[in-house]
Amino acid sequence: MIEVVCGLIRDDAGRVLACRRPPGKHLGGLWEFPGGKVEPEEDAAAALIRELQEELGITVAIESGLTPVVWDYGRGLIRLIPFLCRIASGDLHPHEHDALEWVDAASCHRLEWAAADGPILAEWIATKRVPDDQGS
Ligand SMILES: Nc1nc2c([nH]c(=O)n2[C@H]2C[C@H](O)[C@@H](COP(=O)(O)OP(=O)(O)OP(=O)(O)O)O2)c(=O)[nH]1
Repeated sequence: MIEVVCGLIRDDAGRVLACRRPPGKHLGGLWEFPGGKVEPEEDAAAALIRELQEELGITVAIESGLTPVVWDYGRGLIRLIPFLCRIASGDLHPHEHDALEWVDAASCHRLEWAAADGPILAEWIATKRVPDDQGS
């Protein structure tokens, strides 16, 4: 099982950052949450902080985890481990993606995502639907 972390980077408008994998790469042209493979002996949260620094030039603050997704693209099982996070410092400079887009719960469906991201998007959208003014 290959462990992969990914970050749902949130902004103040309730959007998350979608990143497009470049052509020629496995799943090229599809959208994903930035991240990558966890190194041996590495903690998942530390892996996410390292990957987002490498891929986007930002430091993130991790807020919480969502439910991991186990998937098989025919190259062996991966476990995709998602985290909600925010940019703590740095400006976005994509080093490994050919497009970036901030999407909300409605507009994210216009993009074609890597298949394993489907359940993560669904969970993120379901979480956002929980009213934060319950009882008031
Ligand atoms: N980072 C990231 N990877 C994802 C997502 N969804 C998804 O299916 N993946 C898959 C794509 C790859 O098969 C695997 C790891 O991605 P990666 O970005 O670290 O690795 P890579 O492209 O260098 O992979 P590879 O070509 O060396 O196999 O996880 C996602 O939202 N973010």
